[in-house]
Amino acid sequence: MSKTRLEKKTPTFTARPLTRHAFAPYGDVIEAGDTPVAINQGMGARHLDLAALALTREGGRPAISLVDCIAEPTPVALRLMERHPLSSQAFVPLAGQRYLVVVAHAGAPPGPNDLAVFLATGDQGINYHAGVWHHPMIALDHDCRFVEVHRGGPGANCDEHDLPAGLTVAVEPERKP
Ligand SMILES: NC(=O)N[C@@H](O)C(=O)O
Ligand code: NI
Repeated sequence: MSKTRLEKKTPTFTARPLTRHAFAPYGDVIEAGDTPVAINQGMGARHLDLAALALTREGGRPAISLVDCIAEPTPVALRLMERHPLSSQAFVPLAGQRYLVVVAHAGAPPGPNDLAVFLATGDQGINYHAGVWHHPMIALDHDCRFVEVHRGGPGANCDEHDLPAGLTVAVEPERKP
């Protein structure tokens, strides 16, 4: 009797919209809220205190960098997950570009079924909490730049975990205004 060869399907993920609530187990979403505080004699407003930063453990210090990212071809081929056990890490897009965020809970190295995939708008930044697994930044549509708020200083603060080959994320084309 011929055996039907079971096709070994590697999952193609689809991203869901990034929201504070959905991302809460992994970190913070840095975006304008509904109740900014007026500043500068009414000529400005502050959306206050949007992310829980942890940057000073074990001799660490806060650092701000600019990160240039090359737009990934779609469907996006996922490569690896990494985590920063000593600190949080935040990224804020500088030119309003959308991007993908792939995360998994802190703890044991993640498998494909542990991944959560989000599509961030250009008005949203993210702050991974310490130890949360995440894919390195995934820029979409065009090369772009992010502000990064992260931990400078001594110590090994980046664990990597390769993902199985063949995991992809389908991305709808960017809607032109
Ligand atoms: N590796 C590195 O500098 N960047 C990553 O940590 C990242 O999250 O993109
Ligand atoms: Ni990182």
